[in-house]
Amino acid sequence: MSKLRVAVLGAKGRIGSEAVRAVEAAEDLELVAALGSGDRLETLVETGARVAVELTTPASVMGNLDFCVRHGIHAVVGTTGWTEERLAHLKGLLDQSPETGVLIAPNFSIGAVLTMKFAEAAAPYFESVEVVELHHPNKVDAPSGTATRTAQLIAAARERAGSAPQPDATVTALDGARGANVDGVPVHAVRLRGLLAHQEVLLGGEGETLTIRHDSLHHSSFMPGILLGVRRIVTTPGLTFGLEHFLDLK
Ligand SMILES: NC(=O)C1=CN([C@@H]2O[C@H](COP(=O)(O)OP(=O)(O)OC[C@H]3O[C@@H](n4cnc5c(N)ncnc54)[C@H](O)[C@@H]3O)[C@@H](O)[C@H]2O)C=CC1
Ligand SMILES: O=C(O)C1=N[C@H](C(=O)O)C[C@H](O)C1
Repeated sequence: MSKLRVAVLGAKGRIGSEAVRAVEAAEDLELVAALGSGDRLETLVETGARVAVELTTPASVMGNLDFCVRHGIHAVVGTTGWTEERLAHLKGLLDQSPETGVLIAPNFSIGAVLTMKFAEAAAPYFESVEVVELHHPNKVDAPSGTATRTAQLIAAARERAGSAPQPDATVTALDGARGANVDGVPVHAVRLRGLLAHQEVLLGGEGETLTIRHDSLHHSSFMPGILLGVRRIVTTPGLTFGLEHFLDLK
């Protein structure tokens, strides 16, 4: 059987270089292009790439996806920076190319996906919930895409359950001291040398707390999710947001 032809965008980056190795090591995949900043996107067409793994920067991702979708190249996207406006623009592009699929995964690691699921399930049962994400200091954005998504899922679960607003009597705080407000959920970002990608969801009720913590200790934690996305996106047209849609989670 012929191998699935895959390109990596952001191939010299922290996660992109790991993805290059993972695609090269997969027997059913063939790495046909490994592009860095300034490289020609036409290479994707010339090399017959069917899937592009997009691991660049929030500033580059939209242009790259625009090219991929217009050329019918499926994409598996880990890059952060997603807003409602960007998603709407991407959906508009996909409407013009109905056989093309794009997976955007805020996090490719199974533990992070489960953290989001568990936090969503637990959130209505506690009065208070806050998210703390902790990353290496070279990360360009804050809060992380994972933390933003986690907070959105928590907020939606609480709204569905009719939860009351969170208790918070703090009236005097230095700007930023209570974190960013994502749909009513405080999100705090730590940048610390020695860390990679970590997240805690802190939940509090009367007389008890629950902490859900996930640690990515190496970029290899993201590779099974990326490879799963690559294999599945070729038969999943349209926009898929979140790796959980490709996992059999109950
Ligand atoms: N969804 C997930 O599971 C994960 C997502 N990420 C996200 O992936 C992105 C990249 O993260 P890192 O690898 O840590 O950053 P990085 O800065 O190490 O790598 C980004 C690379 O993309 C290159 N680049 C920039 N514009 C480009 C373009 N137009 N075409 C090709 N290459 C281009 C840069 O030169 C750089 O080598 C970030 O948004 C990060 O948050 C990172 C880890 C896991
Ligand atoms: O920049 C990173 O490193 C990571 N980015 C993603 C995010 O912003 O959620 C995923 C993971 O946290 C690693």
